[in-house]
Amino acid sequence: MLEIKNVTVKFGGLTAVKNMSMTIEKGKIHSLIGPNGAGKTTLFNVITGVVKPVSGEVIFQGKNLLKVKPEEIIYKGITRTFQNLQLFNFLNVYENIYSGIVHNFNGDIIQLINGKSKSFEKDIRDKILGIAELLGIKNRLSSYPTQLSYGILKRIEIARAIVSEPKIILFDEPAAGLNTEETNEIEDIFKLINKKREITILLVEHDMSLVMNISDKITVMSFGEKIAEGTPDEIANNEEVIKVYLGENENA
Ligand SMILES: Nc1ncnc2c1ncn2[C@@H]1O[C@H](COP(=O)(O)OP(=O)(O)OP(=O)(O)O)[C@@H](O)[C@H]1O
Repeated sequence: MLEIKNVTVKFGGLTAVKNMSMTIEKGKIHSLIGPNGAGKTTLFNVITGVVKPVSGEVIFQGKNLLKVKPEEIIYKGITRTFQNLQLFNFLNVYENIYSGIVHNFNGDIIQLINGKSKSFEKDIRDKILGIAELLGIKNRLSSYPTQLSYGILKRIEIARAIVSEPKIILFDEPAAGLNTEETNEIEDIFKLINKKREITILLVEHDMSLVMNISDKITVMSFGEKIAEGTPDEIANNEEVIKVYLGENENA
């Protein structure tokens, strides 16, 4: 579904990603892990067109994504979340989720503002209510972000990401800042959206128990390069991976 082929990214003299290749299969949950500075976020930025590689290709459903402008990536069925929450504090939860969907509107924007596109509005409302129900935030739709806990805000961000019905979502450290209970909830939500909405997931995450519980496949990066790839069991027993993570702990 999404193929990264021999991608190299340089920032001045620093090679942040080196000859990196990986394939994300349709319908799977694929995690990308590695120590700080390994190049994971840079690879996300390449997929979403924000960072241009010096060489390599990114192919999504047979098309070269590197030719697509970053603001048009969403039309291809790819959305992402960021390490820091990017919700609008002046919009309520319903409106925040809504903000993820307007991109898909093909009609006349003036018609939309005038409320003439009633069936479109109803479809959107039904969609938002369905997603809010799925993610357990239906009773929060009229609240504002500043009134809600961090765990709930994370769910709203996921709701906004899935409302445009993407084919794949890139999650950048979704469990960062969450407690164990909230992380477990996120785990359940990922399983739900992966199975019920058939959304493929690419996950960058430092929480190893989440990664091990949820992933069909794991790719490990270190210093910009892929050092291992396989199932959670294979990765947990891979000597090079263990070495990299032990080294990281020793340096911490
Ligand atoms: N815009 C940039 N300009 C210069 N260097 C950058 C830029 N973005 C990232 N880097 C460098 O590229 C390397 C890879 O960074 P990246 O953020 O992709 O790592 P990461 O694996 O996502 O790390 P983390 O887990 O800490 O988020 C690091 O050495 C980082 O300092």
